Amino acid sequence: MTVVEVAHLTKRYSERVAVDDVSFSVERGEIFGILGPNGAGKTTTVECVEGLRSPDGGTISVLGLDPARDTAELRQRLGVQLQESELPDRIRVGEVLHLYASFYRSPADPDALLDELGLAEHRGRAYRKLSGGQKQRVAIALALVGNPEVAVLDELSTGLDPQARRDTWDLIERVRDRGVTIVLVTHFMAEAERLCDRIAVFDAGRVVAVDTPAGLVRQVGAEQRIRFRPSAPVDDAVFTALPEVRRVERHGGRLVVTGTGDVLRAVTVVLARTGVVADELRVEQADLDDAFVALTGRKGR
Ligand SMILES: Nc1ncnc2c1ncn2[C@@H]1O[C@H](COP(=O)(O)OP(=O)(O)OP(=O)(O)O)[C@@H](O)[C@H]1O
Repeated sequence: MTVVEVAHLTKRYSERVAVDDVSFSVERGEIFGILGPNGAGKTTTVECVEGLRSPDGGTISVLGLDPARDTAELRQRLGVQLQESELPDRIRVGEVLHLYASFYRSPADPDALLDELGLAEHRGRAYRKLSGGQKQRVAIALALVGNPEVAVLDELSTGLDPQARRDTWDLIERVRDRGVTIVLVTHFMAEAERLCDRIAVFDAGRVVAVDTPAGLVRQVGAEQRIRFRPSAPVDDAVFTALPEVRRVERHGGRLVVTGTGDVLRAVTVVLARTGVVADELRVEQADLDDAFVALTGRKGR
């Protein structure tokens, strides 16, 4: 079931076209990534989805609602990650959760949510005294306190250290496992690859591809390199005859077979058939980073 449908969205800031004919849909229960470099139009797009900006063209439907018209109803059902600056300085963690819970028709239990997000021990602490990772968890808690069906999280892990980032990722997976559909805006490849079921790759205001992380890698035909030391002499032709293989190189006693698609499987099958064992086998897998560079011509982060 589709919960967010964006069709031909266009948004301009005076003469600048920030979002140019963007279309994608988000299915219930998935983590949907919006990935792209700075200025690609990601935030503008999700602000239109949240009803914070009105589109200049195209249509948006969120849970069957029009964000520009049904804003009050949407507030109740769509969770939005707030920017830090929007919280009063001295407010305590428990207070802010209870305050925000009071804005909703059927909120989550704030204390249970604090427990679940590992914030229970910080309930009485002033928000501004929390670490970056703890503040991020509060922001996620606030996005969830209304018991939303869909949550939009923008730049989830910016500024977090690697451990806090991984903790946040675990947390997002638990939220998804509770049945919340998540739209995740990010420019971190590793985050998108780890978390997202599907990704819309944005570049210069346009969607250049929508697919699973593995599908994006396949779409660009990104290459994989398989390195190994054959246990017995083997001809290059054994590999070059495979449709998946693009080239074969030799470095001393090692072979490097480069190819696309399921090249690893093709090579291992042919090795098994010839009775050769691949010692010291290493596979350099193309990843989302390679796909991103191929799709946008830019280096990812
Ligand atoms: N309020 C605004 N007024 C004018 N131009 C804007 C405004 N907000 C964004 N822009 C411009 O619109 C384009 C898209 O910006 P947007 O913030 O949507 O991109 P983004 O992909 O979210 O980037 P980032 O990752 O840097 O947040 C950029 O060129 C940006 O400079």
